[in-house]
Amino acid sequence: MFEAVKNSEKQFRNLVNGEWITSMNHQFIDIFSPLDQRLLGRIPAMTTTEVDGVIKAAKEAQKQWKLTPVSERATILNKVADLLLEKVEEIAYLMMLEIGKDRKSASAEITRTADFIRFTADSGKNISGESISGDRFPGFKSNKVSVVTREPLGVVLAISPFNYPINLAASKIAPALVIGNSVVLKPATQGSLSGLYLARIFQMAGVPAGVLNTVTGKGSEIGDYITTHKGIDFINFTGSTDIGRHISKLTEMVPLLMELGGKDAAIVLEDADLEKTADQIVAGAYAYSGQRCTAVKRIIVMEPVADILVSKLKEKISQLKVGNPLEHESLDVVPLIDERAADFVTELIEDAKLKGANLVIGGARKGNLIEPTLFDKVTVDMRLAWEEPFGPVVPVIRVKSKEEAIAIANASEYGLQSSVFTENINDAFYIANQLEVGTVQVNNKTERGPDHFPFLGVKASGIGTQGIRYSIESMSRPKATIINLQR
Ligand SMILES: NC(=O)C1=CN([C@@H]2O[C@H](COP(=O)(O)OP(=O)(O)OC[C@H]3O[C@@H](n4cnc5c(N)ncnc54)[C@H](OP(=O)(O)O)[C@@H]3O)[C@@H](O)[C@H]2O)C=CC1
Ligand SMILES: O=C(O)[C@H](O)COP(=O)(O)O
Repeated sequence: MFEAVKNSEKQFRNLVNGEWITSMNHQFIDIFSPLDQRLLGRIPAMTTTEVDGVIKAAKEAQKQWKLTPVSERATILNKVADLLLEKVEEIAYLMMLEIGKDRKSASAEITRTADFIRFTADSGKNISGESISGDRFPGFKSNKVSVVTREPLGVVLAISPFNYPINLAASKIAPALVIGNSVVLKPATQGSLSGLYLARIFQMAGVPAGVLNTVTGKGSEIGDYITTHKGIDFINFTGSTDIGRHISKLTEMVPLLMELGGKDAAIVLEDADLEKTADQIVAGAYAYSGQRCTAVKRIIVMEPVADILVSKLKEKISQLKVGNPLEHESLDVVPLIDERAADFVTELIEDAKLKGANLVIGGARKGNLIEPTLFDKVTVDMRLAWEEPFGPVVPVIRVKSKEEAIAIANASEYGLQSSVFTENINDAFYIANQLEVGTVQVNNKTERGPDHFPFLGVKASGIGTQGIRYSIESMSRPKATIINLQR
């Protein structure tokens, strides 16, 4: 099935107008495994001329695709879900090699994606317009009726990050397609191989030529060209805040849906069930080494219960499974995506040590593998209090009141999610109502799913809302046709 995607020299190809094409100018980028540095493949560094061809194909194909009945589009998506499940082991193995995710988590990502796609197919069939009578507004009568339908936007540019190369690509592609857009997928360079396999699955399921296309190449080289291309009608981006800001400064009059960085806080009150809270925090903070936008990235705890919480956290962190996914099927903490990422986490650890934080556990590094690390008594002058490590290191910040917890939580530039742990629903709502975030989790770790819930970040964490129905609505617009009856 995947033979079309690459040749025997491990040269991968891009899906353009239904064909798998190699690099025109023979420029390739080598993709190495973060686990053992083996060469996994070589992806085309596409030229601007090639990008023009891709967008032209997408524009042309969309004209017919939007006329294809929704039920047919949904049938194709359901087939994508079937094929994903058929190929789960092969794709999970590739993901493990390419982004270092343990196989159990990679398989779970694929299964979740299949569920996401099926739900999207159903939701697409149930998106409906409305008819509005004019007489609701003063001065108008019921002979004026607005028939409102939902129209696709055209060509959607989907830019995905490395950490969920299947799910965060498919969760852009499927909602875009079901409502009648065509898509150009630009996967993260480290993650492209998985992204290209995914595109092959959409093609095998029957997505017509040109309706889904791929562009590979370094974002720093072709990113500006593609995001400012006149043929792009919508950009759906997930990645770091820096790149998101850069894109939003460059683009003009193109709607954006952006899911960016985060510094999700777990706020722990005196009356919280500390055993359960510690379980949730540890699972939320360290899974996939904290390389998740929704990872718990700081713990803000009331002073009187801080000692007990920290000792429970320490005990649970010491039980995490740490290692190389090549050797273990299921792990919590794995090597980070590359050396630069590990260097950045090390800098934050060193800064916290230098400024006097208490190292509770961890701190050691072997190559890109950083032990799960917890610092207590982190203060607001430390980088770890504010910066997103995208790695397995978490600060505990002790506070004296709910107001102080809220102030510190809101002082972050980010606003993705927060958790509040308490047995008192009034306190939970008191705090939740004041937190400047997209979602507040009460007595649960921060997390994206279930995927039909709205998922959004405020402040530097994003623009717009994802979540199955929300994504479909974001990538479509109302179209009003007004009937003016004579009587
Ligand atoms: N809020 C959310 O839902 C999520 C947010 N994230 C955030 O993503 C970050 C980690 O992911 P990571 O992949 O490292 O993020 P990056 O921002 O480095 O990259 C994201 C994507 O943007 C591309 N890109 C880079 N430069 C440009 C450019 N100038 N124009 C257009 N595209 C460009 C990258 O391509 P290339 O790889 O070729 O550079 C990649 O496809 C973290 O900050 C994390 O919080 C991650 C997941 C979910
Ligand atoms: O990329 C991410 O970090 C995801 O959006 C988080 O998803 P999760 O909360 O399901 O891990």
